[in-house]
Amino acid sequence: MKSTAVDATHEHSTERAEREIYQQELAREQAHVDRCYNRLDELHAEKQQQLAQLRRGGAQGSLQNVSERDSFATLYEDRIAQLEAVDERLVFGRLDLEDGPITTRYIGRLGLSETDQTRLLVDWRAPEASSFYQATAADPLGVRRRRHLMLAGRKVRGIEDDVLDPELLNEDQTLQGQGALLAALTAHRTGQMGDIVATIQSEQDAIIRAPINQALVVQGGPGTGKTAVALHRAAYLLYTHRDRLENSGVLLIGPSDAFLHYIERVLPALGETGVSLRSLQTMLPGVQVTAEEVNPRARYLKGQQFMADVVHNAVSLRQRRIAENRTLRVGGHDLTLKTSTISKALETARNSEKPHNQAREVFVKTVLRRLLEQYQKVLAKAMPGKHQDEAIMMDELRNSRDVKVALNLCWMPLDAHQLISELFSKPDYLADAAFFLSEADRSVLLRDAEHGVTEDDLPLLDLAMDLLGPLPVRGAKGSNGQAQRDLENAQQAVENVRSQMAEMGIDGFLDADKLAALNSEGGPSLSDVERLERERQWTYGHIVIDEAQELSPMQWQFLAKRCPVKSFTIVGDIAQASAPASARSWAEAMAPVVEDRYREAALTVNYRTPEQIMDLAHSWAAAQQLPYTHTSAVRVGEFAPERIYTTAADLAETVNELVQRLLPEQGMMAIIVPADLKENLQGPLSSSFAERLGTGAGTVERNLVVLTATEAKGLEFDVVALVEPLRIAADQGSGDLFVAMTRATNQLAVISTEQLPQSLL
Ligand SMILES: Nc1ncnc2c1ncn2[C@@H]1O[C@H](COP(=O)(O)OP(=O)(O)OP(=O)(O)O)[C@@H](O)[C@H]1O
Repeated sequence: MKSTAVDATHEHSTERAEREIYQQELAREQAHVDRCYNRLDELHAEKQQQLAQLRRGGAQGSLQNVSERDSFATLYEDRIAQLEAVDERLVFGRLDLEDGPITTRYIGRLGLSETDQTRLLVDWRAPEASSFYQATAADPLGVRRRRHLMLAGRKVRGIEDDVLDPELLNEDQTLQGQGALLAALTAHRTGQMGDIVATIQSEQDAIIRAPINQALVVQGGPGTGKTAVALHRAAYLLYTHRDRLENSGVLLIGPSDAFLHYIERVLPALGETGVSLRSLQTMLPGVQVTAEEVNPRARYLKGQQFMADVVHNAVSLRQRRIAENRTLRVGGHDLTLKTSTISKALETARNSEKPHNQAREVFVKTVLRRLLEQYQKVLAKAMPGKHQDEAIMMDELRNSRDVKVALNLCWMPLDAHQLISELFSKPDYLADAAFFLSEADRSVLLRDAEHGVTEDDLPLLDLAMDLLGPLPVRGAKGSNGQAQRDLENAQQAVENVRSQMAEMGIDGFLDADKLAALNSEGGPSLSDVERLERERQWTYGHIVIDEAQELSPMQWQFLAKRCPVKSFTIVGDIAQASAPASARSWAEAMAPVVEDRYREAALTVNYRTPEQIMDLAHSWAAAQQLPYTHTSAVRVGEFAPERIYTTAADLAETVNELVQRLLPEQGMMAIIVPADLKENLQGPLSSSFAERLGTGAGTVERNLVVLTATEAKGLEFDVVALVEPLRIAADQGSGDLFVAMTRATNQLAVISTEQLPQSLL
């Protein structure tokens, strides 16, 4: 008895001592964190003051005009927003290093120094921070202790240590906790992705910091952090290669606008605003996707590389020979337009290698020159000795109706929309351009002339725009000169802004969107057509592509053109590919982009889905013989997956009851359904959970959503209810059901009116 009492007392005093040490450490860390926030506040105030001064029209360097001042104001505002965005969890790590001049280093969202240059905080992307993510007990890289600081607001709420030097284990100040990673993984989901900067794992870090000069393919199964890694890599590249990327920018391509909305807060929270987030749908300036390609075979065909030949043929077919000589009436005389003249002019124009609309000028000039020679001879014969004015004769030729008609019949100026619309609405034209396709395939491609533009049309339209070139503008001579001068002025304005940025203490970043805005608003105005064309021709310094397994060869070509230096980060899971024209291997996908010059890296650990749910998903995938990527779950969850049987008549009621029971107070729940059940289930749910129900992936701010499996791709939820899984698999494919199962971070329930197969039990 006595000894137990002594033990208990001892335990109490040890606990008390530990608590005290913990409190002391918290206070020490708080002091450093306070210094960092004070410095952040100072910088914020400084920028606001500079902005106010600028707005008052203060003398700032040699700002030339109002529009340049506005451009600077925007950059200051961006910098202020950037400083505000990093406020949350500004500091998250500390490294204690082996003896050296600096033994402690704090890691945070951005680098901060006191005015006397004392370093307060190291940017997580700086080389000095890399050991925070890479050091292990086996290879400590000079790190004795890695400390995670957990902040709530500006207060340090938790500390946790990874000790890499065994000597430190005996020191009192070493603190073990729940695990920063586990805490991050089990946190409630908000409907928008958060950053993982405090807990990046070493296989992820190696990808994030990989060299820029390559096409890097990151293959990983569900929940392995592909999206997170892609975003952090974009931020890392901008930080490390700012000089190189500043002139061109970084583009991130996501599968849909809903997905972009889901990830849009991550980069600002990492202090980066210089990345354009786009879906392919919005990549062609001035072109809106207004229709969907419903036929999977049409989607497949439009994605194949041979469609490039079809578009080339469609253009060539609009450069026509004539079958026989034609008589043309000019100035009251008959001239003969010979078949050979047209054939030779076609050849000369094509050899100019200019786009169709520009090569047309070569064609027209060549034909007119020939006709002029003939006209001179005819006039000399008809009116011997009379002076012939070449300029007047040329005008007569140009203005002759017969000549105009003949030239246009052979080589008409063309617009890309018109070309693509005619290609798919005129059976004979399509038959000629796509002669190598079967009649059945061609009939799948045919549609009304009024049909809207689909996403699968975009690469074809883009290619048509390249092959055709801009349409000539009326009175082009004068306006072209002006446009060129405008362009030069606009470029000069951008250069002025750029060169003064450093001088004025703005480390902002000009990306494609901002440059376009500067050109159209700040700089002298370009015409709309020219501006859109410049935007279309924009090339990026680096492109990050998420869910890349879905892209077709034509889409790859479209993107490859936008990064001539071939610097790509490509993330996806080739086994999840479900689009009709997507590739079956990375080698196949990469062929039109870089042939075999790409590097493949793998992510293997699932950070999202608990083990019990992954086991079920794997069991389904194996039974369906899906080519899935096996991942090991990093944690075991609290709940086993549930199965609930019901009848068609009771389905809505059963779903309602489940939501009643599982809808988390905080966090997100998704009901994933076959497309045709969506409306049926939404009705009853909205009467019971009106305030909390969102529809479609665009409304993931609400904490209950009803989605199809396709809409749920790339997203994640605390609780997922899969309604009629066998119908989802039948309608959308077994692969999509597998992906839908892996969306849950905590709980999964399956509701079915049919007996479930063994693989789902
Ligand atoms: N190192 C990490 N620390 C904390 N959370 C992480 C880490 N890595 C990944 N996660 C979390 O795991 C979840 C899955 O990550 P992400 O969405 O990037 O995976 P994914 O591979 O793109 O998934 P999928 O292909 O299934 O959509 C996210 O909530 C992400 O924040």
